[in-house]
Amino acid sequence: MKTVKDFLKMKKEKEPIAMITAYDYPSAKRAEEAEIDMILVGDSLGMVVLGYESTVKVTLSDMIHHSKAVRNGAPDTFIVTDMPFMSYHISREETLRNAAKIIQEGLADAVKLEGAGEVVEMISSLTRSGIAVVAHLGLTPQSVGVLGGYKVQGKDADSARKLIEDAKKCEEAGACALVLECVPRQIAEEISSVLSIPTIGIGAGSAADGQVLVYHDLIGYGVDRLPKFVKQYSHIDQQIHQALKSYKEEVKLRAFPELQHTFTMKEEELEALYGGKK
Ligand SMILES: Nc1nc(=O)c2c([nH]1)NC[C@@H]1CN(c3ccc(C(=O)N[C@@H](CCC(=O)O)C(=O)O)cc3)CN21
Ligand SMILES: CC(C)C(=O)C(=O)O
Ligand SMILES: [Mg+2]
Repeated sequence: MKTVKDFLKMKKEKEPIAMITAYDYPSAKRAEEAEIDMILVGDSLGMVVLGYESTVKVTLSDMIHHSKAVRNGAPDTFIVTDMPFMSYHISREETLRNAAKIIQEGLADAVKLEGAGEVVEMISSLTRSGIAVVAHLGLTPQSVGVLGGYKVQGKDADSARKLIEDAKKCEEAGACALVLECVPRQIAEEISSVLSIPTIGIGAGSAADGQVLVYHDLIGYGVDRLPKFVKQYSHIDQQIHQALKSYKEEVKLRAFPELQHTFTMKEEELEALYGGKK
């Protein structure tokens, strides 16, 4: 399994890191099979697989539940699991306890936390306790309430300067990587060049040290609205729709099941059963 050391080496050697989200056993299997470098069990699962309108309803037990399934599908891939809304803010103790559960029960290799400010101290506590931490700056969806929507962050000089300073603080606190979501590509490029740890971009341009996308977005599975930064590599929904329509039609026509899908009892057993009465 690739680990934090390998990701640092990849950055040094300018080999981009390919990361995708996965939320269950089959998606994790496909990701590992494709030799994806790193899997994110993102709290986006709240929106993508649970149907919530934001990530704030996602709980710690949701994250652990999905993380376990992903580990079963990807035993040899580095797994990062999101700490959910408000699970790393109340106190240092609670943050450590919650992260420990994600590692011990969810079987993740690292946790991811959104934001800087107070969160920087949590990154530091976790790292000093031996838990690998990925930081996440720019558009931080758990703060949608204060950001007022899913908008690009760091577009003006002041907010970009703050973003660059926050990125340095996350590295100093011990983060092993940094996700940059929805930031101008020039700022992602600057942050990637001033940090030693790898940056993983989503809507942050090609200069980041790696890229991450949501699994369902990239295969076109069950999502109706796509952010601008998504490239769809397939449209699986069309195939699913066709398959379900065909199944339904064939049931209505009694065209399914065919003999090959059924089990048949021997004639003599039927004879014994009914004794010629049928
Ligand atoms: N399916 C899915 N994909 C994601 O990438 C994703 C989620 N869900 N849920 C959690 C967060 C929320 N994310 C989002 C959601 C919407 C936009 C969006 O619509 N952005 C506008 C940009 C608006 C602007 O210009 O400021 C866009 O048009 O892309 C961006 C990120 C990223 N994450
Ligand atoms: C969009 C990525 C970075 C994420 O945090 C998630 O999938 O939850
Ligand atoms: Mg997330």
